[in-house]
Amino acid sequence: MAAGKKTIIFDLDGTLIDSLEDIAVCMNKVLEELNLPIHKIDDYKYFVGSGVDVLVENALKGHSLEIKNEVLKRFKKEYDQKLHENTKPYEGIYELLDELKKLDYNLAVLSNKPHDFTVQYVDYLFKDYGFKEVHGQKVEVPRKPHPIGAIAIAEALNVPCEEVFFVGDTLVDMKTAKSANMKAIGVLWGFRDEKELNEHGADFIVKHPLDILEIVKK
Ligand SMILES: O=C(O)COP(=O)(O)O
Repeated sequence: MAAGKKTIIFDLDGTLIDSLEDIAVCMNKVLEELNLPIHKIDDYKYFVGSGVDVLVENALKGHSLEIKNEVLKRFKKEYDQKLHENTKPYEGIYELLDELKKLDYNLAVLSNKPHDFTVQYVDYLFKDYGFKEVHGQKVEVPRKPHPIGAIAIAEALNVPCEEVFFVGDTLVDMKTAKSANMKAIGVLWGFRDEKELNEHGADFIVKHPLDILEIVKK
């Protein structure tokens, strides 16, 4: 495939938006309602990243399928109401997106957050940036780190995978980027550390959103 327009796929939670507190508060509320042990907000940094089912598994550590399903149902309802309470883009994200918009790059989101919530967040916080492809977790599509979602975005935008930058904050994102044959940019303002990102294939590590510009403009 011929070289296409510069393209950047972003992860959502921990990369574009700081959603940890809303996720933790909602899950802890559900756990409390059911008389189950709650967790510290920081613990959720390790519970999030592989989708809502895994979040529930991590928050419960055991328990019957019936309880898991009940927690999942209540969490989704609670989170739907609190979606925008404390969640906001990380410092520097709007400045980065302003620059990328001026450069007319293709922008996309690929998240393991349920698809509806992902679309709602992008519409609410980033509607002016013209994200061309926005995908959350859909039941019929294998979630990250499976590369299918990332590859489908490259195909939809008519860009060779090896030219696409994939930006994320966890091993799940680095693995996704590498198995889709994309360039992996690991960010340090999200939920995990540099060691994890390096160990799972980060080609670049950035400390501030604007550092991404230097990498993608080359
Ligand atoms: O909600 C999750 O588990 C992960 O979401 P993310 O892929 O946007 O980090």
